[in-house]
Amino acid sequence: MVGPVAFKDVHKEEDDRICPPEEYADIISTLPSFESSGLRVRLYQGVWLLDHVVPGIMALQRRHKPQLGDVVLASPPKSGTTWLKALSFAVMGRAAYPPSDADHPLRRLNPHQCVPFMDNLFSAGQEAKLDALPSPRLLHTHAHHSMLPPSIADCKIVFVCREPKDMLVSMWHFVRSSGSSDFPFSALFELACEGKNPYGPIWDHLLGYWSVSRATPERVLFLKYEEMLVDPVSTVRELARFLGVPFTSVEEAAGWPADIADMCSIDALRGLQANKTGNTGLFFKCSHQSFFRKGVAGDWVDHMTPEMARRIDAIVEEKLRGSGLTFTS
Ligand SMILES: Nc1ncnc2c1ncn2[C@@H]1O[C@H](COP(=O)(O)OS(=O)(=O)O)[C@@H](OP(=O)(O)O)[C@H]1O
Repeated sequence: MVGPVAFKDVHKEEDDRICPPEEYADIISTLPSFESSGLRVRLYQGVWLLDHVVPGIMALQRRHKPQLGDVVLASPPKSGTTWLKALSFAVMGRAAYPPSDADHPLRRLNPHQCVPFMDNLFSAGQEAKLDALPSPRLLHTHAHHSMLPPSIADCKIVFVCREPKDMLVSMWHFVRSSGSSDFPFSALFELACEGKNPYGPIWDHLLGYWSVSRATPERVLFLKYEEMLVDPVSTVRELARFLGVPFTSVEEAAGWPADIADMCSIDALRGLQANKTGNTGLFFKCSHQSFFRKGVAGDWVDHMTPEMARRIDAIVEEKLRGSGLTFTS
């Protein structure tokens, strides 16, 4: 059994802001960029990133210091990150924090405080906080696999993704709740069709982790949000097996896989004070509610016309063709 994992509140209230380091400003200013409804997006290493994200990824690539046993969670934004953070934290930390523990960190901290978002910490010049975390560390990135430094690419990685239409809808709600209330969904949709949404192209993000998981399944566990929704308890067991800490017969008999799934359900998390107010641990202002909005599959029907759905489905299908990766919606 592994020891307690990183759960410290590595973020303090006064850190709840973005302060990008100046050191890459010269390089960043030369990157192709465009602005859409007030959002500036730049092309870095083939990936379209929001302006403030670029320095964090660059610093991560240059300065990340690996530790033996690091586990990295990876995801496109709005694809189940928060859920995966909670589940992985609960699974890896269960020796120190049994799921029944009334004082469990996940009952008093936001999942983003339990599992730090590396890109943001680097962006804020606060990566030293990563060194202070207890081992084995549980870390998160939104970077494409192609951008990861070898120090991360060699870790065990758990990647979660989501049916692209639902991911876009969730992203749009998030962008709006973060202050861009006049950002039309159609603008994000058009960007996504061109591969220019934040962290796009979506298909490159997916295929990067997909191909490594197919080649080396012991290194990358590839999860789909929709499959997690259907059977969260199996996901908990799969995570435990992949992370090298399968549930013992005693833990199974005690019902721990189901208890962990229940503790990390959207209803359980949404109801907690830590997930309603206070620090999200993410260095930017955003509504807590947007992390625990609906949590369902198929919400795109309320935001896209059938024609829009057919269009983006066709693009994604064409890009994923031959890979073996498919989505049903
Ligand atoms: N526990 C749990 N179970 C199921 N679904 C959940 C859970 N927690 C968060 N969510 C839903 O995930 C969406 C947010 O995505 P992310 O967590 O990836 O956002 S972020 O990238 O960390 O900002 C967002 O989806 P939408 O409701 O469609 O917007 C959340 O509701």
